[in-house]
Amino acid sequence: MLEIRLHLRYLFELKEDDDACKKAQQTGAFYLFHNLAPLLQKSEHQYVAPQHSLLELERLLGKFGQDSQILEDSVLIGCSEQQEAWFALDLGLNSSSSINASLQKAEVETALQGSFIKLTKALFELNVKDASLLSTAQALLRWHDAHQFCSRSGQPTKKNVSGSKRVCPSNNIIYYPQVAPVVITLVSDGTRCLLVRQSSFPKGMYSALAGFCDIGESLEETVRREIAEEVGLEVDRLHYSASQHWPFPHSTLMIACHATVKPGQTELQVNLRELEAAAWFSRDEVATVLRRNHPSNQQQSGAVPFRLPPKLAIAHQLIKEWVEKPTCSPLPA
Ligand SMILES: NC(=O)c1ccc[n+]([C@@H]2O[C@H](COP(=O)([O-])OP(=O)(O)OC[C@H]3O[C@@H](n4cnc5c(N)ncnc54)[C@H](O)[C@@H]3O)[C@@H](O)[C@H]2O)c1
Ligand SMILES: [Mg+2]
Repeated sequence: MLEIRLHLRYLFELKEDDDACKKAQQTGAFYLFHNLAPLLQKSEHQYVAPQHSLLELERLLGKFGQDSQILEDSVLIGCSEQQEAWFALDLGLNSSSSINASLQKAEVETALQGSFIKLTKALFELNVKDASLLSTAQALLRWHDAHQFCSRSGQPTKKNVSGSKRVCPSNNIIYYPQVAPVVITLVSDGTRCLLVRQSSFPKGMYSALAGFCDIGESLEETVRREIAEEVGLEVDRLHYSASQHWPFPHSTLMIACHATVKPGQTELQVNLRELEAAAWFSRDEVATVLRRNHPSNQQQSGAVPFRLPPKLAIAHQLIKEWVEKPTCSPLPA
């Protein structure tokens, strides 16, 4: 317990103190990206994210005739319980501190014996720790790339060493990385749950209902509005389940809830501008698909009526929770 507290304190110090963070880079580990795609190596059926030391990076940059100024673009993404700091660096983006410093993708891939692969493609083939670190890293790198100028003065902003903020030197406005809150709700009428699909989903996949919070809304208001907007139902009861950082389409905080509607009020009015389809599914139907979703059962014969989101997605956890704990008592909304 004490160790956990210590490493979180250490992380806080690195975010705030530029000198401490620079020192941590000397012994830290770096994850590399190229235009927001992480460097990965294939190992059996999984992708692995290799780590590199500062020395290895300096050698790599030297090999390609680059100075080490690009290292100033690296961002702190976490640290181990043993206080080894982890950083991410994008070798393909041209930030203000590294004009013309971007490296050729194919040459770096050969030198590092890996490939830069889009996170949308690789996320579900990573272990939980790498998936979480790379999602954080991509979100932070993307935010820095998109916030290089002050929106008030138009002047270049300067990142601190850890990348926890950017400051405009001309007016001292501080910019912090943005997260967009999204609620994701599994609606139930007591015996069935509501699953929906958007045309952008992979073929056959159904998920829980999601929507961005509007400015000024509480989570409860967002849940009520999204459910009314997308399927025309009125929420009776609602309770919080869990949350997850989600990197697509950019940095969102998914806040997962269970909601119930009254048994007599289940007629769907599907908003076809938002959704391609929405339907009620029984617990048995969902349980069967969940079992089939498991990689070890995918060879099983028999048609699967629909698919559910992968295990890593909070939508999957929410659906699994509903199947396994049907009678958890909801709180009034
Ligand atoms: N991790 C999971 O299990 C899981 C499951 C489902 C959805 N999601 C994520 O939830 C998010 C929202 O779902 P949705 O598409 O149904 O939302 P939604 O119903 O709010 O519809 C999306 C629309 O909202 C608007 N919008 C408002 N604020 C926005 C903002 N800050 N950023 C982008 N668009 C904004 C845009 O017009 C956009 O087209 C998506 O990013 C999706 O990737 C995650
Ligand atoms: Mg939606």
